[in-house]
Amino acid sequence: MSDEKKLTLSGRGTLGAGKGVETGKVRQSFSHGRSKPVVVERKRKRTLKKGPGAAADADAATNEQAAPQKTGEAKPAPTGGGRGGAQKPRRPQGGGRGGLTQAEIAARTGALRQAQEEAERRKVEEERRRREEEALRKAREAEQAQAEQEEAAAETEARRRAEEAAKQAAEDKARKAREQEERRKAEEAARLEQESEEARKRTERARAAARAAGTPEAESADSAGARKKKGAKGAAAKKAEAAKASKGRGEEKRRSGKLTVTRALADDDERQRSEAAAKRRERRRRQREIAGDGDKAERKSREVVIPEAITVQELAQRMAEKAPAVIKALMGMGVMATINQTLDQDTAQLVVEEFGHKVKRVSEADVEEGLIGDEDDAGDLRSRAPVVTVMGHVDHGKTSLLDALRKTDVVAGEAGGITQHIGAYQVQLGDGNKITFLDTPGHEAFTQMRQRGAGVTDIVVLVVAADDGIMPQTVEAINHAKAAEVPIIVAINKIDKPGADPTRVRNELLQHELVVEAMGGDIQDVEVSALQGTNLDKLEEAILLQSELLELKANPDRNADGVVIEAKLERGRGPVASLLVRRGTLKVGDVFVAGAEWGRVRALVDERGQQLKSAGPAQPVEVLGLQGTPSAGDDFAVVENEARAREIHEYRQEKLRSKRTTAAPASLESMFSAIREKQATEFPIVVKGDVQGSVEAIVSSLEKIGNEDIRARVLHAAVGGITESDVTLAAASEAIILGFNVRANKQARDAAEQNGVAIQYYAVIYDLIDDMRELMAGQLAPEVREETLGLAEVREVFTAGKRGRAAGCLVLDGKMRAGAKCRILRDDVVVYEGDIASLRRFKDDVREVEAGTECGLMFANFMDVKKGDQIECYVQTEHARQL
Ligand SMILES: Nc1nc2c(ncn2[C@@H]2O[C@H](COP(=O)(O)OP(=O)(O)OP(=O)(O)O)[C@@H](O)[C@H]2O)c(=O)[nH]1
Repeated sequence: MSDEKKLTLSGRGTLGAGKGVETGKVRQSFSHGRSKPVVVERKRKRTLKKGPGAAADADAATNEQAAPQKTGEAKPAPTGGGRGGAQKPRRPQGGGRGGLTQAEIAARTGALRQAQEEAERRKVEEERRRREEEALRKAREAEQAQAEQEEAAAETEARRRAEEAAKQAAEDKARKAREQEERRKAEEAARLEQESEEARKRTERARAAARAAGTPEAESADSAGARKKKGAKGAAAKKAEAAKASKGRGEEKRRSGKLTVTRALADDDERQRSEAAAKRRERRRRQREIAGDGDKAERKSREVVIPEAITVQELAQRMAEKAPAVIKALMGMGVMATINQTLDQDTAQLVVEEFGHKVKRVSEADVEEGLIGDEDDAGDLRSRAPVVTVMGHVDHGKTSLLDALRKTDVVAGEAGGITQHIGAYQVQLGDGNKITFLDTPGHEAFTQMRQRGAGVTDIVVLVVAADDGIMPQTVEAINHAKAAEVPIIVAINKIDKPGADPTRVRNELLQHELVVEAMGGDIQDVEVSALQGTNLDKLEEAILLQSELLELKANPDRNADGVVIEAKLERGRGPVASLLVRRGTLKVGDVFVAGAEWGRVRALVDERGQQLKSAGPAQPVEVLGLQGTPSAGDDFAVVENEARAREIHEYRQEKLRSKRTTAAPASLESMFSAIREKQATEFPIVVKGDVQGSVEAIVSSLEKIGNEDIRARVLHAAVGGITESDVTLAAASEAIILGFNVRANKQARDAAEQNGVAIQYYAVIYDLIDDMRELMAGQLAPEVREETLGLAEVREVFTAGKRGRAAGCLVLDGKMRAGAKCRILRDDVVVYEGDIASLRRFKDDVREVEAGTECGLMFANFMDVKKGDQIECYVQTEHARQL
C-alpha cells in the first residue's frame, strides 16, 4: 500500500496529484476513529503551449488540483459520473482556464463545495453525538450519585437507630436504677417511720412508768423521745427530700439533654432522611401497630391449655408471649428457670394468670375425656332388653338351658338360620320382648368380665339341679352374684328327673340368704327342664318381670358404646369382636375404639349370620373392621373421627406398655391405696378355711369389727384351699383373701400375683382378727385435730420485695408461729386459708411472736391482706384412728 495517502476531509488539506492520471488507494480516517480505504486518482501535470491566458490557466489548474478527487464522497462533475475517477473518461483538451473546460471547473468547484458541506454536516453530526454521549454520561453519574446518597442515608439511619436503641437501653437502665433507689428510699422511710413509732411507744411506756413512779424522768424521757422522733422524722424527711431533689435533677437532666455530636448527627439524619427511608419507617410502624393490636386482642380471649408438665418455651408459645418475658415472670415468683426447663402444672398456672390469660388444666388421661358421653336425659331413654348370665354348679344343666332358651327365639324359628357362637344371643319372644343371654355360662367368666370393669349382666339365672341341690360352685355363684350386686333368679332344673326335689333346693337356698318367693322372699324361682323344654316361658317371664323392676333403659339415638364380649383373629376376616351395645346404636361405617384398639365398622353380623346395618342397646353383634384384637371385657365407644380414634388408641397402647413394664405388686398397700382412692366404707374380704366351724367363727368376728366409717364385708367364705376363682372374685371386688389353715394353689398364686391380690395366711383366729382390725383402722384417714395458737390484727400493710405484701400486725392473743397455718378473717369471713410464709420481728426472721408484740407476717400465695384483717394462727395434728 505504498500509494496510500492519508487524506483528511477537513477541507484544509492539500490535494496533490502526480503526473497524468494515476489511480491508487488511500485509507481515509475519520475523527471519530473509523477509517476506510478510498480510491484516489492522480493526474499528471499537463504541459500546455503558452497562449493567451496561459498563466491564468496554470493558476486555475493549480487551484483545481486542490479539489479532492474522492470516489463516492466528492462527486465528480456530472459528466464524469460513475464511481471514482479511475473510470473517468479523459476530458477533451482545450477550452476553459488552464486547459480545463468550464464544465470541469464548475464540476470541481461543486465537488469541492459538496465535500466542504459534507465535512460540515459530519462535524455537526459528531457534535450532536458527542453531546448525546455527554448527556448520557452525566445522567449515569447523577444516578450513581443518587444511589450513593441513598446508601449513605440508609447507613446514617441505621447508625442513628443503633444509637437510639443504646440510648434507650441506657435510659431504661438508669430509670430502673432510679426506681430501685426510690423504692429502697421509700422502704427506708417506712422503716424509719416504724422505728420512730416504736420509739414513741417506748417513750410513752417509759413516761407512764415514770409517772407511776413519780420521778421527773418522765419529762426527760419525753423530751428525749420527742427529740429522737424529731430526729427520725427529720432524717426521713431529709431522705425523702433528697430523693425528690435527685429525681427532679434527673428529670431536668433528661429534659435539657446534652448536645453531643451523635445527637446532632441524629438530628441531621432526621432532616436528611430519604423519602424511601421514611416510607420504610412508616411501613414498619404500621406493621408494629398491627402486630401490637393483634396481640392485645388475642391476649384478651386466650385460653391456655396446661398439661401436667410443660416447658417454659412451650408455655410462652401457648400464651403467644416472649420466652424471656415468661422467664422474667417466673423470676418474679422466685423461680429461676431456663427456657427448656419443665414447669409443673401449678407453677404454669400462676404464670398464665400473671399474664392475664385463662387457664385450662388438662392431664394426659384427658385424651379419653368425653369418650363415654354424658348421661342421657330421662326423656330420651327407651326400655331395653335385659342381659342375662347363667351360673351354677358343674353338670346342673347351664349349657342345656341356654340351648333350650335359644330355641325359644321366634325369629330364629322363622328364618331358620344356623346359629353361631358370638358370645351372646338375643331371643325374641312371641310378645315382641327380647332377652339377651351371654352364652359363656359360669361365675368365673362372669367375674372375669366384672374384674375388667364390664358389669354387663343385669340378671343372673342360677341353675340348680333339682336332683342334686346346692353344691360348692352354686355357693360360689351366689357369692359372685351378690358381690356384683346383681339380682338372682333361681332355675330349678331337671325337674323331669325322678329324684328331683325342688323344695329341698329352696330350703338349702335359705342357708345362703336366698329366700325364694314360695318361701315368702323376693327371689323368683322357676322349676324347669332344659331337656324337655318345660317352663322355659315361665323362666323368660320371670326374667322380664325382674328387668321391669330394674327399669332397664337406654337411649338408642346416640353414638354407641358398650362392651367387648369376645374377640379373636380370624383367618380371612381379620380381627373380629363380639360387642354388646350398652347405649346408642352402632352403625356400619362408625369409627370406634375398643380397649386399646380402634376400627371402622365394616360389617355387623348377628348370631344367625345375618348382616345388619345397625345394632341397638343390649344387642350382641359381631363386628368386622378392627385394626387389632381387643380383649373380652374391654369397653368400646364410637368416636367422632379417625384422628380421635388413633389418638386414644396410641394413648391406651402406651398405657398398656407401661403397665407391662411396671407389674402391679401383690401387696396389701396397693390394694389399700385403691380402696382409699374410692374412699370405700367397706373392707371386702374372701375367707377360706380348713373347717366350717372356723370359717363361721372368723366371719362372725369380722362382721363385728368396724364403725360408722368402715366395716368388713365378707364376699365369699368357704371351706377349702384358695382357688383361682377366689382370686378372680377378690380382684374384681378389690378384696383381700384370708386363708385359715389353708394355702393357695399354684394357679391361684399366679393369678394373685398377676392381679395384685393380697393373700394372708393365719393359724390363730385372734391374730387374724387383730390384723384385720389394724388394717381396717389403717384404711381410715387419720383424724385431724386443730389447735389454735393465737390471734393477731393487721395494723399496716407494706410492700415487701418486688411483688410481696407484708402485714404489720399486733399479736392480740396467744402467739404467731412461723410455718404454722393461718386464716385471714375480714369482717369474720375467711378470705384466706394457708401457711404463714414468713414471720419477722423488725428485720429478723423469728420462730414465734408472743401476744402484745408487733410482727411482720407474709402469707404463701396471698397478697390481698388489708389493714384491719384478723390473723388466726393454728396448727393441725393427725391422730391415728382406732377401731
Ligand atoms: N334329665 C335332664 N337332664 C338334663 C337336663 N338339663 C341338662 N341335663 C343333662 O345334664 C348334663 C349336663 O348338662 P350341661 O348342660 O352340660 O350342664 P352344664 O352345667 O353346662 O355343665 P358344665 O358345662 O360341665 O358346667 C347333660 O347330660 C344334660 O343332658 C334336664 O332338664 N333334665
